[in-house]
Amino acid sequence: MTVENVTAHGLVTARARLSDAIAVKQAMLDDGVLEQAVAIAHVVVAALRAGNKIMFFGNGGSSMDAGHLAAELTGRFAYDRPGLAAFSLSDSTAAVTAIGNDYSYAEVFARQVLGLGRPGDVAFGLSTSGSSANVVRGLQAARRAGMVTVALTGADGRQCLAVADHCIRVPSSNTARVQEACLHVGHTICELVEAGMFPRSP
Ligand SMILES: O=C(CO)[C@@H](O)[C@H](O)[C@H](O)[C@H](O)COP(=O)(O)O
Repeated sequence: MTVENVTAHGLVTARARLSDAIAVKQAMLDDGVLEQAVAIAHVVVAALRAGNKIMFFGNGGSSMDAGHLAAELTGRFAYDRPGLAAFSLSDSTAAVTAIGNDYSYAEVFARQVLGLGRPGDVAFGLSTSGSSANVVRGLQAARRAGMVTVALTGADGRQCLAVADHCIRVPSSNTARVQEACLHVGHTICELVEAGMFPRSP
C-alpha cells in the first residue's frame, strides 16, 4: 500500500468516526441526556451552596476527564469567579498506587471516598463500560457514606446504574465515542454549575 493509499484510507476512516461522533451527539439530544444533566447540575449547586464538595474518579481516559472536570470547577469554566470545592481521586498517584498495591485495585476509589467523603458531598464515577469494579465500588462507598452518587457511562452502564442516584448513559458502546460524549456532558454540567453558583447579569 502506498503512502497515498494509506492517507486516503485514513481519511475515509476518520470521516466515518466523525459521522459516528455526530450521530452519538444527535442521539443525546433526542434521549433526554441534557435534561438529566440539568438535574445533576441542580444537585451539584445545592451541595456546593451547603458547603459540600464534589469528587470525580475514573480509569484511563476517564481518569484524565475526572481531573479535567474537577479543574473546570476549582479553576474556571467560562468566566472569572471564586474557585469551587472539587477534586479528582484519580489524580493522586500516591494514593492510587498505595491502595492498589496494599489492598486491591478495586479499592482505589472506595477507600479514598470513605476517607474524604462526607454526607451531602457528590461523587461522580466515570466509566465507559459502566462495569469497572473500582468505579462501581467507589460509587457504592459514596452511597454508604451518605453522598449523592452520579455515574457517567456508555450505553451498557447497568452496574453503575444500580449504585447511582443519577446515571447518564450516553448512547454508544465505543470507548472513544463514550469518552467524548461523557466529556461533553461533564462540560455542560460545569457550565450550568458555574452559572448557578455565580450568575452574571444579562
Ligand atoms: O482511554 C482509553 C482508550 O480510549 C483507555 O485507557 C480506557 O480509558 C481504559 O481502557 C479504561 O480502563 C476503561 O475503563 P472504563 O472506562 O470502562 O471504566
